[in-house]
Amino acid sequence: MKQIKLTEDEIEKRLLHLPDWDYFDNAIHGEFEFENFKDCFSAMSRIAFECEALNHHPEWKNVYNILTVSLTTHSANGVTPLDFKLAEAIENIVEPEED
Ligand SMILES: C[C@H](O)[C@H](O)[C@H]1CNC2=NC(N)=NC(=O)C2=N1
Repeated sequence: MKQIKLTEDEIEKRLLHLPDWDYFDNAIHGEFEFENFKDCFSAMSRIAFECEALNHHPEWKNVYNILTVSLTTHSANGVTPLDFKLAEAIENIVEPEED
């Protein structure tokens, strides 16, 4: 489905629900810290399946227990609702809700 680039106001509004994420350089960025490399890489594997399911892929970097993720939609040359969908899926993996 064609994704429409969000305005800066729309991005900032959506980011209120995602406190771990920031907007700059035409992308949204999150940084996550884990206990160790194994936990970090395990989360990355789970995120990779979500990316495939959404057909949307991050620019990301891992250094030991730190994962940094940048999301933008190349085809729209900016941030779209699909980036937020993936950011929310990532949140659910790295910070599952307690019940
Ligand atoms: C052909 C395929 O649908 C496209 O290349 C997809 C794949 N993953 C993608 N990922 C991201 N982040 N942006 C895109 O525009 C994009 N396009």
